[in-house]
Amino acid sequence: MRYEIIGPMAERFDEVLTPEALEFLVALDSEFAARRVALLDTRRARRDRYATGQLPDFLPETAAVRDDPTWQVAPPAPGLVDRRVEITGPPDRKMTINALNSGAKVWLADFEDATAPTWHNVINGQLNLIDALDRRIDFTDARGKRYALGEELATIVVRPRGWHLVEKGIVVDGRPISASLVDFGLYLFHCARRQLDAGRGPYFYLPKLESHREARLWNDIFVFAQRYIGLPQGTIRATTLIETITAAFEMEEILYELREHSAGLNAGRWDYIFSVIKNFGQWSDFVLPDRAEVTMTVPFMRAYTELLVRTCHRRGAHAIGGMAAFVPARDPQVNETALGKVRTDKQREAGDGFDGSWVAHPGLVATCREVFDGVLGERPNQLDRRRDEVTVTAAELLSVDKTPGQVTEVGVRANVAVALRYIDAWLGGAGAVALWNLMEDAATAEIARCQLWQWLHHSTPLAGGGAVTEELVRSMLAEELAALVAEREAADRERAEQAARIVEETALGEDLPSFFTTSAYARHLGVTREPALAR
Ligand SMILES: CC(=O)SCCNC(=O)CCNC(=O)[C@H](O)C(C)(C)COP(=O)(O)OP(=O)(O)OC[C@H]1O[C@@H](n2cnc3c(N)ncnc32)[C@H](O)[C@@H]1OP(=O)(O)O
Ligand SMILES: O=CC(=O)O
Ligand SMILES: [Mg+2]
Repeated sequence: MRYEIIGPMAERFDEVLTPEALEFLVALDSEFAARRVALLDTRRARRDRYATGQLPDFLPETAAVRDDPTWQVAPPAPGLVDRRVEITGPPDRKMTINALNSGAKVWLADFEDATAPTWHNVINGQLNLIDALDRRIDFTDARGKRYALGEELATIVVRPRGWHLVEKGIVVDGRPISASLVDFGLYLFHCARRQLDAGRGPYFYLPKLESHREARLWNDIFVFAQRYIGLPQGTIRATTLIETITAAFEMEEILYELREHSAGLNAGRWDYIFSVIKNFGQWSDFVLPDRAEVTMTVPFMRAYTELLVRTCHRRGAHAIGGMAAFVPARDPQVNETALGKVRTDKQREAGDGFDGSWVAHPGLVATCREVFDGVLGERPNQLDRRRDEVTVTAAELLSVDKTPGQVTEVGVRANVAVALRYIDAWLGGAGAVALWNLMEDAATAEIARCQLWQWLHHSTPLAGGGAVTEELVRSMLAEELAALVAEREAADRERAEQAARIVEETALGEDLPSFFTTSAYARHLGVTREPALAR
């Protein structure tokens, strides 16, 4: 097989893109690329079936796995026993240091929702991970502020990009390679031994899975990769995000497929909401109210998290909570409200049996820790807390029509503004931004543009009278674009206009595209050079 590096070779990229690491990526690609493509076809077919009115259910063919009470996942690995606070964020140099020093037990180094997958971000992220493990990442910024690793550091868990994405910077036999394999493979190749030497291991978060067959693919990749690199089987550990409605019906099966490598499940609430709209958005009983009303206590979200904790603890697996989107604000009053909301969210999770939860910002670590300390005390987790009394039916997982709330003009405008400003930031290379004191990332932006599509598709009535119409959304988009452009230097205006066109294409069209990121990446996050290395 022939590979080419299409992305430009910036300073020190050769330390990541070594011939041996690239051989490993080619080996992964040759073994698994076809299975990935087949699973993506299965995703499309499943969505087509839902478009005809079929709904998901627990799978009859895997009932034996669910009914067998005897199997358990592997015991927690070193560095993953106590996960009461996990901070997430992109692996840029400064944030890597800040996250590792934050006091959180785990840092989710994110190539998915929080990273705009520019070639620079992808390869620099890998370099930063290597440098962090070698303790040579310290630097001083342009203002003279010094960043240095402290003594006690969070355990690193890497989240590769999802199966839907490719990496244009590396092509194999003329095709762009799977982005998941690039992020997983480069990190494993360079950092597995470094992690083991430090007394931890190569750990991953698996995003956006839609079925247990996708988990099986990951498990087979782990087995292959451990053999290739010479690591004992079971060294890799992976926490799977349950962040699609279809995966919610296969939680047991996902744990089972990965059981030797599993480190539990996480409730990825934002992509979960996105997935519900994407799969069932054309049905009127699945129309959701304003995004702010879709809280974790509405019936369909509650059913999902209850089932997740029950499933995990029955199998000895960690259940990790999700992301409250509030980030600290400079205004003390706004900040107090945000911290209060995060506290309430974490209290619900800790009370329900979750073993830990996510925060988006170092300023939230203490709040999350205090809440979980209050419930866990000296115990590292609450795996012993079985939730066998919980029963969740398929109808409850799908009870979207029981979500209270309305669609308001304020909610429509918020989605227009968030989709526009997030996509604009993403095109500029930032995968997570704070907008109006909320953390916005790829998952929340997907909700924003899908809700617009859904409301338009159903001409949804507005709380104050009238309905969501194309004219209304277009006029809001024009106003929000004008406001954004007015803040801009001339050079950046074109980017804002590009973002507006992406909103139009992905929210205002006849069909609802599966992800805005796939086509936007293909067209706009350019790899700008001709092949740089070839063999
Ligand atoms: C749906 C999901 O998947 S959730 C998971 C994916 N999303 C994420 O991971 C988002 C993570 N969070 C972030 O990226 C950031 O918090 C943002 C973009 C939302 C806000 O960042 P900023 O605008 O820099 O916030 P702010 O100015 O308050 O930051 C203060 C300091 O904290 C640091 N910081 C903020 N968030 C983080 C983080 N998640 N990790 C590490 N450091 C962070 C900033 O770098 C800054 O450092 P400095 O004082 O040394 O300059
Ligand atoms: O990845 C997390 C989510 O909420 O989406
Ligand atoms: Mg997500």
